[in-house]
Amino acid sequence: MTGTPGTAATRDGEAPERSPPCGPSHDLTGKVMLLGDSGVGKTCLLIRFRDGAFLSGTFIATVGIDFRNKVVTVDGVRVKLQIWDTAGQERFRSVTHAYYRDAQGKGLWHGATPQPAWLTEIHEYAQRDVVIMLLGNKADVSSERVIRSEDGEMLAREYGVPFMETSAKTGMNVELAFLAIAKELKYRAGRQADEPSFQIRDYVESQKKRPSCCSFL
Ligand SMILES: Nc1nc2c(ncn2[C@@H]2O[C@H](COP(=O)(O)OP(=O)(O)OP(=O)(O)O)[C@@H](O)[C@H]2O)c(=O)[nH]1
Repeated sequence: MTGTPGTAATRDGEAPERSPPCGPSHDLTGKVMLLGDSGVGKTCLLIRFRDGAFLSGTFIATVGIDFRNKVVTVDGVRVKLQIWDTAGQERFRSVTHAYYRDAQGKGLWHGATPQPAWLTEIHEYAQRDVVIMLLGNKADVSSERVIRSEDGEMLAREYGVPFMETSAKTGMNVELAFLAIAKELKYRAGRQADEPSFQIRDYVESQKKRPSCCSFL
């Protein structure tokens, strides 16, 4: 998937940023960034979530940064996720850093050994209260699933962030990853008096599926 560095306002096929006559299409907006090494599957995860499809075949690295919107409904609230897909290649790092500050949610998509370097970068460039989630992608391929569950769990515990294994190919946990961030953003945006507190790590733990559950897909 190719991208256009720095363009955020218009894209083919994206709804314009204006309310339809019957009212706004969403109640709140959150910006989410996908970070991780080149080739771990960030673009594929976004396409799986947004369009329900898997991009197989030739790998085309993202150039700079690209974005897609999707509105999800969590607990009756429509949350528009503006999801930024960043290039994993080192040479685009200065372009992507410029976008860190604006994002409320960050997904770290790993298909490689867990790299605390990405977490360090987030702490350096992002908002202090950013929501972070650590993901081990390509859970459908045991040989390519380089991030071992235990390593991912350990790193996630160390940084106090949720961890789960995903597969853009089978769709395993993809919806859950984005919905969990949407839920957290909705919770932060305005908690009702009678609403129980929301803990994203507990939520992810209670909902996530293990790779073994997809062995027949
Ligand atoms: N088997 C399998 N292959 C995947 C999965 N996700 C991505 N791939 C493959 O991995 C390759 C890289 O995927 P991309 O989504 O383009 O990777 P990326 O992280 O966006 O890479 P950059 O744009 O360079 O940062 C592609 O050939 C995909 O088909 C997955 O969950 N399972």
